[in-house]
Amino acid sequence: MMSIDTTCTVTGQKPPSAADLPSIQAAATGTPLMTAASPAKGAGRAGGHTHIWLVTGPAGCGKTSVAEHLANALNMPYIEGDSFHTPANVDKMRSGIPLTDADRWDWLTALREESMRQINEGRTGVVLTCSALKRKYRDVIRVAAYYDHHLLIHFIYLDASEELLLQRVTKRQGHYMGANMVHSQLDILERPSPNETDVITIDVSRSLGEVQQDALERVVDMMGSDHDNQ
Ligand SMILES: Nc1ncnc2c1ncn2[C@@H]1O[C@H](COP(=O)(O)OP(=O)(O)OP(=O)(O)O)[C@@H](O)[C@H]1O
Ligand SMILES: O=C(O)[C@H](O)[C@@H](O)[C@H](O)[C@H](O)CO
Repeated sequence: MMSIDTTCTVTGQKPPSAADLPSIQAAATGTPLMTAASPAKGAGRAGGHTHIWLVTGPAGCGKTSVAEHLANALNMPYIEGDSFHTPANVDKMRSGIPLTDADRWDWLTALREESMRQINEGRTGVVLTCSALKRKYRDVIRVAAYYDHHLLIHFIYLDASEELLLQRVTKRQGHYMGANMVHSQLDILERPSPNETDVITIDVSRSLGEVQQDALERVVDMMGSDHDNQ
């Protein structure tokens, strides 16, 4: 198991700047976002903002699969939330005991701090996975914008039925989170409410390729409109 300070950078390359958006957009949709005749308005960072893209949802919804794809396509560092759980938390989950609020507070704060640390090092954005099952957990991450007014936080909620989650977790090999934990995740899940306007909901009942493509298009669209609004 990885330690609390382990951060997974998928590409190890530089994050994208505003100037990179056209090629990401082209890759995602086949439609260029900007042309040579409409150059980037913000220097370096898209729209002058930095971004945390938080991929959320219960165990087995596809957070890792989607986040890795986004991080690769956007050339952003990928922070795997599961790697930041303490050994005690992992032991609990492996034994089939759901985590409590108290087990999660320090973990959520560590994820927020690691995201901010990487952004403070000059990253345009990071892609983070975190179940973020309750509104108050999402609010812990939202506090990052209080510290940094240029930072935008976006949640990508991967929506799946219990049946689908069970299927996917059962099929998966060698993971501490067993199918016996799925119900407890849904028991406490607070699906994002309409007033959480920083959430994109994605139906993950489709193939992984379709889900990844949809997520990437939505992210690129949002970065594009943020850029255009500057
Ligand atoms: N859209 C999809 N279609 C089919 N299989 C999928 C899809 N998305 C993910 N999977 C598969 O489902 C399993 C769970 O996916 P993944 O590990 O990405 O979920 P997760 O949300 O990160 O899980 P956890 O929170 O438990 O770590 C994996 O075996 C993955 O390959
Ligand atoms: O909040 C939680 O209960 C945990 O984050 C879990 O969701 C697991 O870490 C994750 O699903 C790994 O399988």
